[in-house]
Amino acid sequence: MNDLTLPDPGVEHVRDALGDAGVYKALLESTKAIPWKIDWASKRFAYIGPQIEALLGWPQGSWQTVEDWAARMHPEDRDRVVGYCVSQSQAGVDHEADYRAMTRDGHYVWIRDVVHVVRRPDGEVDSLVGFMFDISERKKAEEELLRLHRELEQLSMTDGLTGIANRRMFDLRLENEWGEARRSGNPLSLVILDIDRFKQYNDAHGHVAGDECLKRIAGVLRGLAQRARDVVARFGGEEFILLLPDADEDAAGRMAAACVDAIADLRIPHAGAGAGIGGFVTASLGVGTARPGPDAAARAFVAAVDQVLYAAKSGGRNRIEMLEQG
Ligand SMILES: Nc1nc2c(ncn2[C@@H]2O[C@H](COP(=O)(O)OP(=O)(O)OP(=O)(O)O)[C@@H](O)[C@H]2O)c(=O)[nH]1
Repeated sequence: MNDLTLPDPGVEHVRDALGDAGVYKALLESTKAIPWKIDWASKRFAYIGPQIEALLGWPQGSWQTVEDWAARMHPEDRDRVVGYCVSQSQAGVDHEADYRAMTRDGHYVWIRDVVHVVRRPDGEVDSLVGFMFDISERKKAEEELLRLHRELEQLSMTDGLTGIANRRMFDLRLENEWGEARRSGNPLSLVILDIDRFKQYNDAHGHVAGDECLKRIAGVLRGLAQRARDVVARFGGEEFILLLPDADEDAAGRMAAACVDAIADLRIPHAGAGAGIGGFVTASLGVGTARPGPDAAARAFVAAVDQVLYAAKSGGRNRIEMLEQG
């Protein structure tokens, strides 16, 4: 048997029940989605569900033409949405668009308009029919998700204890500035700073005081490196790094000296063994300036400045060592 069409008793049953157009109308007007129809030739609303008034405040009868629809759209969305919907409709393509519709009292509601293009038998567009959905709640959830995402991104770039940039952020910014220095030929400097005898500080004052000391030092360093592209990062436990774009040897040396002075001004007592002069917290610093050529690697430069810091430590601490130019 070739004819696989089966009789469907259910269809007749449904037609009987909904035979009256009024039933369809009642159904359409009881949904949360708002139905509408626009006559394409005149660009006038042939119909819009009365629910529109509850949602936006504009009475059903005030929706006369597509101009009313466009005028009640957020100005930032208007050109994009109207342009898109007109071009899709002209091409006879079903489509949907999200936009902010203005309420009668001047607020905005996020709407998703889902549009079906009805064509005549000759293929010409006859009308548009669609539903408007209130998607404010969904948009609010999306925006909240975006905010959380940004916050997470921020957290993943920040040192949890001190609030300054972390190593990851430093690495990204260094890569960026290294490329910039290579292009521009401008110098780029680093200051690496390591607190002296910090193990003994913790031993003498406790870990909580140690944390507080790190926070205070991070605070003064951040206050010193103020130019827009400067980066102050926590490089390791008690090690900080300053990335100073467009700073030559003199500028970097002055910055390092300012760091030493600012830490001395904090006058944080250090009761541990081997503490610096006067029994206050001090630091050792390595400073370097690079003018990167085409083959120079940022990583090697950081390692070289770290070596200079090591020399400052082995030279007695509480001092600044500068990288030799070569
Ligand atoms: N309180 C506190 N201590 C930390 C933190 N991170 C690292 N440290 C401590 O910093 C100390 C670093 O010790 P070392 O690397 O031996 O260096 P140092 O004692 O500062 O000695 P020098 O650098 O040679 O002067 C260790 O005792 C770590 O426990 C932190 O977040 N909080």
